Amino acid sequence: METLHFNDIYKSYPTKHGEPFLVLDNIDLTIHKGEFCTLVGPSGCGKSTLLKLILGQDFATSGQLTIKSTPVGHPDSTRGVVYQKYSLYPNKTVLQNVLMGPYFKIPFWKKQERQNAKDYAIELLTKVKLEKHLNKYPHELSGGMQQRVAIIQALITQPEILLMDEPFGALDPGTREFMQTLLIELWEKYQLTILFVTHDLEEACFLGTRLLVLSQYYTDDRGADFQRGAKFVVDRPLHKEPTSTHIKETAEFAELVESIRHQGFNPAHLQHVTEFDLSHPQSWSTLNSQENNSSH
Ligand SMILES: Nc1ncnc2c1ncn2[C@@H]1O[C@H](COP(=O)(O)OP(=O)(O)OP(=O)(O)O)[C@@H](O)[C@H]1O
Repeated sequence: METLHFNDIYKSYPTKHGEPFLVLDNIDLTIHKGEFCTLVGPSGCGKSTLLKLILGQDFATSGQLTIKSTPVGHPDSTRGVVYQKYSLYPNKTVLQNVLMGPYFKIPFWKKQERQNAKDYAIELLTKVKLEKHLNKYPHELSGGMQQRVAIIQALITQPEILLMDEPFGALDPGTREFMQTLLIELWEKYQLTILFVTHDLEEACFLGTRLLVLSQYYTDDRGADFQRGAKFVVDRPLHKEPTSTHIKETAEFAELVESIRHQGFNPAHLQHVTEFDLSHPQSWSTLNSQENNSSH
């Protein structure tokens, strides 16, 4: 089932010098329910801009962006988000932080509904091993524990898509690996749809079922002096069975990470858009070639 759909999305920002600055250049993307998409790309390519459009914090210059066929509007519970830091309210306990979203929607006199939300919050917090810390404040928790609360805070409203912007970027390597396996467990158990931004190619290749590289470093048929924004230059399936972190130590995994390192990350080496790995069955190139074949 289609969850998120970008159709011919362009995003540019105004500049003081008149010419708008093009960031996202004709983005087409469909994400289906249950996909775990990891998104990487060179600094400044527009990853945060893309997330802001999905969240409804900013709007596309042109094109259509829909969630379950409904145009994206202002931020609401259809999208959950986890940032690297500062997702939690410092003066609220773990449980209070998680219940802020549900309690905002359930009036205080609907006691049974509030109780159900509380039970569900405790169930989720138990799943991430925080049942003994429900009444602690964020400053009493480690970085990994805080991020577990932030994930549950985003999950409790059962969003259509969970957006994660470098959520493990500030964690030490051991905690990071623990959080990676925990996230895969949550994704499987709750059949989540995730779009996960990271700067870490190893993390991207390990976590996802689908890898996306957004990049401004490519050429196409528009000529040398054409102003280009970023496109998805890589869109490929990832097979991450088994989910054990030992897979990261295999030669195949190292090869995969190494091959991605060359795709769209080097401004001195510009490939044509058609030379990249766009082998995912839902990538725009695959869909275009299917359309062309069926029209012959
Ligand atoms: N509000 C804005 N006004 C003007 N330009 C902006 C605005 N927001 C972002 N930009 C520019 O758009 C481009 C993309 O920025 P964005 O933050 O989306 O990139 P990013 O891929 O998330 O970068 P990083 O990996 O470094 O976090 C950058 O050149 C940035 O300077």
